[in-house]
Parts: sequence; structure tokens; C-alpha cells
Amino acid sequence: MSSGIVLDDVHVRLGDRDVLRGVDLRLTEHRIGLVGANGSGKSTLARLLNGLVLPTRGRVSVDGLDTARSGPAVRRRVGFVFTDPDAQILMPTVAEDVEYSLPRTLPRAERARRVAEALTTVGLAEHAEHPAHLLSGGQKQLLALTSVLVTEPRVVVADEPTTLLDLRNTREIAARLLALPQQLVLVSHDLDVVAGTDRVLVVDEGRVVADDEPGPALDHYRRLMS
Ligand SMILES: Nc1ncnc2c1ncn2[C@@H]1O[C@H](COP(=O)(O)OP(=O)(O)OP(=O)(O)O)[C@@H](O)[C@H]1O
Repeated sequence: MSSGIVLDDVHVRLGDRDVLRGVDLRLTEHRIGLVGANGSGKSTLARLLNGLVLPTRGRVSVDGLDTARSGPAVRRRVGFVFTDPDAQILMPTVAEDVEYSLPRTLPRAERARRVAEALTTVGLAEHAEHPAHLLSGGQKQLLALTSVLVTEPRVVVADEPTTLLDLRNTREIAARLLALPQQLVLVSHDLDVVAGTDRVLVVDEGRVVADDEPGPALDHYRRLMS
């Protein structure tokens, strides 16, 4: 089975808009940043990677699995962190919320072990029994990340995960995401955060117009926006 994320001549049409127009990519680096103007197509590109959006034309595959044909298997490999953590919090307490992401078929002891490990990884262990809705915005985003990590995905896609956070929480979430052993695809308008990735894609009007190391790619983006 071929490894990595592959996009082959991908077009996405939503309503009467061509949102992505001919995207060819092979994503194998550990950490990949996606930048672009509002409405350029970044979220759509991110959502293609776990089959939340399907190509109108072309093909997306993850480790050889076609997102259009093998959606559930792709989503077990690719976890998704949304901008607003409240949209991802479903259960009353922190530990219950994390456990809710795990299959009911896993033995109870294994579920408890995985939840404890994931909460420790992100530094939330001491909040395990706290009401999830009382966490701060930054802690809620950590909880959303934990609920993704507990499923042991190979890839984490995060769509503007720091947009709603203050500077301190932005730094904390960014540091946690960039330190993950999993492959990371990070959509962000925060160029300081994106500078910590290994490869940056600049999206403009539905196309990838720059694809380089962070320094030159972000220079390209700044020129594009000036
Ligand atoms: N379901 C839809 N139907 C029609 N148009 C859509 C739909 N979803 C998104 N779009 C349009 O597609 C374009 C790209 O949207 P997308 O959310 O991918 O952009 P983005 O680069 O992530 O923007 P932002 O930085 O503002 O989040 C936008 O113009 C948006 O209005």
C-alpha cells in the first residue's frame, strides 16, 4: 500500500463555485502548513484529506485508501481538529468526552488506559473529572485535540485551531501540535505558527501557488497579500 496523502488533479465545485481547481500534491513531510486568503480554499483542501469533502473530479488517497470509497477507514487514519472546540465537545466531563471518541467494542480497561494516556500527553490529566464546558478556551482546544489523539490517528489535520485563542494559548496549542509524532496538516492565518512546519503550501483562488520550505513560501504569501 502506498503511504502518504496523494491528491491527483483534484477539483471541487460547491454550489456554483469552483473552490479547488486542479490540485496535485503528495504530502509525506511530518508537518505541513496551509496558508491563503479568506475564501481561497484552505478549509476545503483540509476537509478533502479525511473525506469530509469529496473531489468533484480527481482523486484523494491516504496510504492508498481512496477517500471517496473508504471514508470510514480514512477517518480512522486522519483525525480532524476544528476551529471551535465547542463544536467537538459532546460529553459532561473531560474524561467522558475523550472516552466518547473510542469504539464501544474496546474493553473498559483499555478505554480507561487510552484516555488517561491521551490526557497526560496534552497536560489535561488533572482536569479529567472536571466539567468540560467550564474549561478555558485554550483547555477546550486541548480537549478537542485529546479526543482526536485518543483514537491513535496516523495524521492530524487542524483547521485554524488557534483562531479563537489568546496569544498564550495559541503558543501552547501550536507547540503541542508541532511536537506531535503524527503527520500534521495545519491550516492557519498565524504565520509565526506556520513557520514551525517543514513545508508550506500557499493556496490562492483554489490553486496551490507556492509549495516550499516555510521561509520562501511565506515570503511568497506576503508578496501576494501586499
Ligand atoms: N457548501 C458550499 N457551497 C458553496 N460555496 C462554498 C461552500 N463551502 C465553501 N464555499 C466557498 O468556497 C470558498 C472556499 O472556502 P474555504 O472555506 O475552503 O476557504 P478558506 O480558505 O478556508 O477561507 P477562510 O480563511 O475564510 O476560512 C469560499 O468562497 C466559500 O464561500
